[in-house]
Amino acid sequence: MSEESTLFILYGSATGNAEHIAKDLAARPNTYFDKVLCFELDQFKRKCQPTWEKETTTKHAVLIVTSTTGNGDAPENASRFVRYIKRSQTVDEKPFRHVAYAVLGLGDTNYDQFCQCAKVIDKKLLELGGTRIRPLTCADEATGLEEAVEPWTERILDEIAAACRGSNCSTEEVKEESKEAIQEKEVDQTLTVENGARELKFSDGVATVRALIGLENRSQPIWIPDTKYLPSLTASRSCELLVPRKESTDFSCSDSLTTTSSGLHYTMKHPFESTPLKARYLTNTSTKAAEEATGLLEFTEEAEMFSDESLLKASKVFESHFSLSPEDDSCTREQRDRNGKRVIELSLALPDDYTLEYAPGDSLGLLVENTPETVLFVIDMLQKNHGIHSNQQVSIDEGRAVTVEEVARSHFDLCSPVKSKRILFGLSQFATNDEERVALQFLSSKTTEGDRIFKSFVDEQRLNVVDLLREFPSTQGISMQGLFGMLPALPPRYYSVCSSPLKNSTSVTIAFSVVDYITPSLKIYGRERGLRRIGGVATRFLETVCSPLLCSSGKFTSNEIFLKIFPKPTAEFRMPKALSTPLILIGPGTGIAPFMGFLAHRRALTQLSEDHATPAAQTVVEGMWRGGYDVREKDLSIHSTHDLLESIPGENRVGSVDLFFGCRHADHDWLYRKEMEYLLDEKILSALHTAFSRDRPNKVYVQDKFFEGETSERLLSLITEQNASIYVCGDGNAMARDVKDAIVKLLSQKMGVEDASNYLEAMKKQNRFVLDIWS
Ligand SMILES: Cc1cc2nc3c(=O)[nH]c(=O)nc-3n(C[C@H](O)[C@H](O)[C@H](O)COP(=O)(O)O)c2cc1C
Repeated sequence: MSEESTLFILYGSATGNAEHIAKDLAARPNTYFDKVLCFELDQFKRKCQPTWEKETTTKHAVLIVTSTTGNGDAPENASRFVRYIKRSQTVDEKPFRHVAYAVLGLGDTNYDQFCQCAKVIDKKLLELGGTRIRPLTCADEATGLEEAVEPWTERILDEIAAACRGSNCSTEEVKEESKEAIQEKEVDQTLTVENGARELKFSDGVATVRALIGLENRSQPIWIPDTKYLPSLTASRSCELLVPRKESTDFSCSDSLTTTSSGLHYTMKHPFESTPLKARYLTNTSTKAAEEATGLLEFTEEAEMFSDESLLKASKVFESHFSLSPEDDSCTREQRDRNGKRVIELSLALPDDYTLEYAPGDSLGLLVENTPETVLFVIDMLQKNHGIHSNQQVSIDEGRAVTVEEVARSHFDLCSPVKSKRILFGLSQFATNDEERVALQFLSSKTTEGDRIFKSFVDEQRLNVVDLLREFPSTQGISMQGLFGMLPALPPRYYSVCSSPLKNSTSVTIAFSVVDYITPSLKIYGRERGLRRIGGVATRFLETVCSPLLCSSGKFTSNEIFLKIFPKPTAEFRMPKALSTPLILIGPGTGIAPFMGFLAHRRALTQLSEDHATPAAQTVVEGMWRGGYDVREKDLSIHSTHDLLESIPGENRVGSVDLFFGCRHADHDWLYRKEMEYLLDEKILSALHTAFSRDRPNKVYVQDKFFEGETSERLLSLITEQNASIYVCGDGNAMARDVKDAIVKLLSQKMGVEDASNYLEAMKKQNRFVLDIWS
């Protein structure tokens, strides 16, 4: 073995895929080369040539991974190299005459010039005297890069080693040597780890992984997973730093609304900036925390929002008032149960010109931001390690310029628990500490142990990417492209609408549970690493910013804060067109939300039916949908006037409504109790069936109520004789399955079990059995 043998891995990459693959390859264990250098193709002259000029007798090893961009062009960081190899004087020099090489091209067959850059390099290097050790390999993004990349990276190190060593050494022999060398490396690592002082340097993440593996002896190294068990890396989106002087207008696209035949529409890309008008707890929850939080919120004119610092402080107030920790003796289990169950009803302003339409059953989309804590961490990290400032401009996927702060705040998901092992593997590529790199690779490996430890440490403890950066601090030097390129976009949140546009045309109301819980215990060396308090990014934020409304302090007026919203219509979860259709509504917990919208709508329609002959009703029927007089029939994209007319029946033709509602404790989480009782009085609701699961020793759920007293007989008649429609909404597939089984059981009182199942299936097809379930 040559003492100075060096493997050069060069890459040309526009959005990071080739770079990741090259760096991943460089990090693999190899048995032959003493040194592996990995850099951009454009650095070739500076980094390869001086070495090659000194050593003219040895064969130099070069592996090239390059993508193609533009229209068959070389990536920016490979363009100088491509120009150099194309020059006629370079051909005369034959600079690759002592070089063994192989090229891996990344491309996409949707482009005409598939892998053009790799093809040029592969061909030119041969003309320039190089020894091609393997024909060009092209990976196609259209079918999945890994198909070609994985076999190539699996074998190429052995092949290039064999080529440099000479033809007398077979690949098999190299592989054998490989194993020995890996063992040697592991012994080396053992020796370094044996040093007691080193043990103290384990980061929290490494210590946890080691403890969960069961490595009691500090000299035992973490087992290095075979590369075949590791995920492959592909950047999902690019994020390029722009030259500072570029103005955002250079890139900006029009922010105008989308126009359709039925008028203007707000969408995820073009949301409406709404102001919260009213908020209240639907649960029996104290407003003391909201009062205290209100005192802490400070509005900043510049951001048109409360300051990050004040939001952070205010959000902590909720944590201290609503204890969830089982270790907190001041709270009983039942109190914690209630603290963790807070449901808020929030009304938001709609545009004055009626351009945001919705119907009961629809959802409202809300654009959220990452928590101030995670945003500030990432901004600080990029500044410290790369000198990147929060107001510098970047372009995502070559789109319009946005600031680094905006990107960290609202473009990529920093807060969701990490589900993808790709992210752990991505971080491992940036770890400068060996133990951290191996621990992260171990966590990301698709092995039984890797899966087990990932589940208990990352998944159950709900670690997000910022948590991981803290657990494995040597990864904090990660590049901005490296970090953002592997993160998913921040998804909008959707909430069922619980109001009717017929009742109130200027606002829309949603109801949601505040996500707030504690992770399971995880004891490591006697230290509690679990019991982490996790708050929903959107719902905890909404609870905090709406504090002044929750406690009706009056301090907070409209126009002060904006929430970006857009409608998400549903095709299926619609009320039947005819008012005469009886309804059976089953909505435990916040599953009740859309049904409050249905009931408000039904009430408005019933009133219209009573006043049908009056001029006011005529106005409604002729076009007033949201209550405004300036909306014409053509503007009504969701429901036409014709639908509305159909909904208004003649006398005595309003169908019955049976509502099934369930919760844990009647005194705490019976949402909309007063409203339900009022609707019963008004005969909009024909029957109310409630199930409180934790008020009695025996748990009772909504489906149990089907079989109480005369209910089963009533339901059977409604379903099989009066053509009733059944709607189920709520949290959890188990609930939906149990309700479905109970309906089949109910129907089988009248027909065989098989016929009952078929009957329900037929109802589903006719849109008479409709589900809206989330988990
Ligand atoms: C703007 C753009 C232009 C591209 N042009 C080509 C092309 O001409 N030929 C090709 O084979 N692939 C083309 N691709 C596909 C890329 O080569 C492929 O996505 C590759 O995985 C990117 O690797 P990188 O992240 O290392 O740049 C193009 C991709 C983009 C985004």
